[in-house]
Amino acid sequence: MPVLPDPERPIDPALEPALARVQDPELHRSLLELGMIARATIEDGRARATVRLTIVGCPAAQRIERDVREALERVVGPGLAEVTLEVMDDDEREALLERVRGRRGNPFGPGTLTRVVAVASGKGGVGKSTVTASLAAELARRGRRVGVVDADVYGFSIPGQLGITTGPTRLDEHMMVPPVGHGVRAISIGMFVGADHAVSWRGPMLQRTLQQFLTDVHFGDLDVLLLDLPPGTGDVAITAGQLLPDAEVIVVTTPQPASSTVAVRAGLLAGRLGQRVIGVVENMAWLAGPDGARVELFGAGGGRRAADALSTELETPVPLLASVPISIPLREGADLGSPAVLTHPDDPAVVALRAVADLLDGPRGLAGRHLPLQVG
Ligand SMILES: Nc1ncnc2c1ncn2[C@@H]1O[C@H](COP(=O)(O)OP(=O)(O)OP(=O)(O)O)[C@@H](O)[C@H]1O
Repeated sequence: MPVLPDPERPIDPALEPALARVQDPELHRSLLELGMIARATIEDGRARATVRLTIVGCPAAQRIERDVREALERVVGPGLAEVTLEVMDDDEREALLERVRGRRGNPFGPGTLTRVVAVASGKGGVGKSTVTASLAAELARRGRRVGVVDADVYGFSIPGQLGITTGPTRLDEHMMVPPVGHGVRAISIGMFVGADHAVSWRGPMLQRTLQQFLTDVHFGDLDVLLLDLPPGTGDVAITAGQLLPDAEVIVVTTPQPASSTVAVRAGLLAGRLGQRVIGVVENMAWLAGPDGARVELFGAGGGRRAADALSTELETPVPLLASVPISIPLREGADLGSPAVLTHPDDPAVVALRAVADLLDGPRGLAGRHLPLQVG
């Protein structure tokens, strides 16, 4: 005799653990938690589930259908699961948005459990975005949940470097879900103005945009959030310091004095805003000649000089984390949207960047955190 689903418990408890692991690929939350599984039953050894999607023509429909079917099959066996897709009515959709909005506000502010790392430089073109995209792709490759906020308004290149060609998906007039490239959830001003449009926004607008990126973009739970700052010590860096006081900062420079001197200024600003400068990355440190000898195209010593100056000024050790050589695979990967950390594991530049990723891969220390301590 067929077993009718209990209206109070339309999800068979035997299927619940498997279904709990299926996530919405855009919202990064369990379908169960989001209320998207309307029912899931086992009758005569066959599993049947009804999934309610948020919108008609949901781009993730096929994937959701497959993921749910595979989850059910793990319980009842291959070929014994059936998934029906339906679309939510307005009330259900509103309820889902409420659940997602439940975590509104800036989830990366004081006390955040996400490791927030801002990548700064004194001047443009030193490879700050390349370092950010490489670290993000490497950490995602290791299975970390990684987000990137591309706040480099004048030189946004994160989407291109991560091979992202689409914009965010809008959930309602406020909330949006970031697109994903190589496992990295990324949002960029470039997604709103188009690659050919120059951005000539003034301070307050930039400030609002960064704030919105942090509050209105649903990243889901993240292990690491990387922030690609514009070069220099402008409004965005100051806003980032205010909105992300727990952020750690990596300063990128080339070996040239012209780059390292201004890099120090960017690091000092971060320090003054209460962020912790965790180290310097020297990029384009040398070019390997045909005989393997190092050609120091941009001179030498900028990374060490910046690290030493920051250590002195901030009165805390700021190490030189890595010297990254000039690398054709790194440059090509950035141009093609296929980061070299994923394709050229033995490239010396990739090896150097992996060492920086090691440092970010793990629970952040409490040092430098703004702890809600009360004295007295
Ligand atoms: N180690 C490297 N070897 C070869 N090319 C590199 C290296 N690092 C960066 N590049 C290339 O240099 C150019 C500038 O890099 P990138 O856009 O990352 O700099 P940036 O500091 O973020 O600049 P901006 O702030 O102006 O956007 C890019 O074309 C990038 O591919």
